[in-house]
Amino acid sequence: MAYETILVERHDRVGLIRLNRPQALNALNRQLITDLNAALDELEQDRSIGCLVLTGSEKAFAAGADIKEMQGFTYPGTYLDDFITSWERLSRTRKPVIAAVAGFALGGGCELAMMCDFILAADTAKFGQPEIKLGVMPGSGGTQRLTRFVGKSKAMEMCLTGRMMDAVEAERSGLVSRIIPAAELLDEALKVAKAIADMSLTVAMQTKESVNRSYETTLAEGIRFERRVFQAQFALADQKEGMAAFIGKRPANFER
Ligand SMILES: CC(C)(O)CC(=O)SCCNC(=O)CCNC(=O)[C@H](O)C(C)(C)COP(=O)(O)OP(=O)(O)OC[C@H]1O[C@@H](n2cnc3c(N)ncnc32)[C@H](O)[C@@H]1OP(=O)(O)O
Repeated sequence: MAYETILVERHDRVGLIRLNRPQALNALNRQLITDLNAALDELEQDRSIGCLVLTGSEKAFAAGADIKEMQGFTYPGTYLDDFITSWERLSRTRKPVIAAVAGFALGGGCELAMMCDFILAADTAKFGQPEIKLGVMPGSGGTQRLTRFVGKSKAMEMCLTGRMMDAVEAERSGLVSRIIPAAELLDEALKVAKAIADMSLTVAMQTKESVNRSYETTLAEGIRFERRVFQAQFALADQKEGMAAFIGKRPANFER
């Protein structure tokens, strides 16, 4: 399917979504979020896809919500339309999603990257929540997710001053999993995504669900959840295949 503001490609069981509003540094307007959500629905329904990659351009992953579109919004309109809720679709994606971030990931751009399962950052990446400079605060999870990633002190400083963090600081703080030279970012993200897509899709999705539980529940509840899912995995053909493949010294061929 063709979209107005994003490009969707399929690479050997990996779904690649590129944000594509270069004239506005991939600023996130209604059309882009509508397109992104439709692409996520499309790729989630496609059983041949085992992992997604979300990326932007060399200069910007996304420079945040479209300020030109938002400027005229009112309080009743924002409250009644609740436009920001539609942004959360990405965080409900059940298949694993990698953010491949080069250049600016600011405001809603940083928030989208944090909704992914992990972030691979180019050495050019810059992260920030500069909303306060516009007279508002982060509205799509920035105050909550950034705090969980980097801790209260750094999140508070970034949200209160709007300062940007470079890739080295982002890696040191736990916001990104790895830094990759910009020219290699997409190839590396697709390689990692393919490795995930080659695993059992059921187990990868359950693993994602279980890791995410750790953010939402107590340790004891989370461990109970993990144990129940782990036990249930012995009912999967993929468990039989994965362990037989190890013992037979051959690659596993998981169900698709
Ligand atoms: C989601 C919420 C609820 O949390 C809210 C938000 O996300 S609010 C938005 C937060 N983001 C920002 O405040 C970043 C705004 N952009 C910038 O500060 C700068 O553009 C920059 C530092 C990212 C890059 O600067 P520079 O290289 O000098 O490029 P520019 O000339 O500024 O930009 C090029 C072009 O893109 C347009 N642009 C950039 N960001 C946005 C945006 N967020 N919304 C709309 N348009 C944006 C910019 O206006 C330029 O366009 P033209 O003026 O040339 O037409």
